Amino acid sequence: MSHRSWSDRLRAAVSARGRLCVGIDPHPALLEAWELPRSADGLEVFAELCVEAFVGEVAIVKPQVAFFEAYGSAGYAVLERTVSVLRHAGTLVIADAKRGDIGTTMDAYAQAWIEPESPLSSDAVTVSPYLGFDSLNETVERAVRHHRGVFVLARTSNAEGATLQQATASDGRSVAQSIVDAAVVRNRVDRDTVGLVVGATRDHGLDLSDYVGPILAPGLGAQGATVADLADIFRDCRELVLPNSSRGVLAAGPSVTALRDAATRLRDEIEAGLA
Ligand SMILES: O=C(O)c1cc(=O)[nH]c(=O)n1[C@@H]1O[C@H](COP(=O)(O)O)[C@@H](O)[C@H]1O
Repeated sequence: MSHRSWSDRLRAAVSARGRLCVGIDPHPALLEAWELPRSADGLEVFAELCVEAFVGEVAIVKPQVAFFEAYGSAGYAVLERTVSVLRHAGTLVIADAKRGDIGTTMDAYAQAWIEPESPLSSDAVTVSPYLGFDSLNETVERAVRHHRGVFVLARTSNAEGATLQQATASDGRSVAQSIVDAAVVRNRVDRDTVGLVVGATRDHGLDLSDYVGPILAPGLGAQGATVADLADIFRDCRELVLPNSSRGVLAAGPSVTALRDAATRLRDEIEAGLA
């Protein structure tokens, strides 16, 4: 499975099952709504229902690590099983861990999330470039070696991101644009290894014309973005935009059928809207 390049696996999965990336975000309020206990046991059932609903229907699933980490080692054990079951079933997994640190420490995070022997080994991981894009070098190299992907935050979906990400760097570009440009250079060597995270909630103001690679676009549903917004915001680069929705789909649970229907309806709406 993982001997094929990340680029080939991603592109094949998207052409077979569409661009939608569904999040597994077991918020306490969702556990309650699904009548599950706020415990690792509750998490386990939540994740199992999601797996049953999404496998075979969507190309990519993105577990939000924070909601598992909240339950300590028992939560991590559930996450390990969830990632492993999804990947064995042929669903690509982006671990939403948003790690960021100095290069050597980052490399330890990369070992956890993308080293094949790691219990948390995923197809891709989200990372923060705000300790400097080059702090991610070892992580990107590790991803290349193991045919995995790295999604780098550029312009996030939340309103608070603007002050930092739209600040003007010394060369006149915005900070977010400098992240995009660094990804452009990196992907000239290994297409698709460095993905970007660009929120679907507002016009990003980025020049993406030279960028070749996947763009994870969270913000659909609960954060207010619509498929029409996606089509507009990403009008010049729709091919590998991977729209993410978590609560917008999860609100349909706990019925597996209702979850699956919500995911497939959104998947089809996205494919029609971005055609
Ligand atoms: O990296 C992400 O996935 C991410 C980046 C971003 O800019 N905004 C954003 O909401 N996310 C994540 O995407 C998910 C969005 O969840 P919903 O708002 O429930 O659809 C959460 O897990 C967020 O942590």
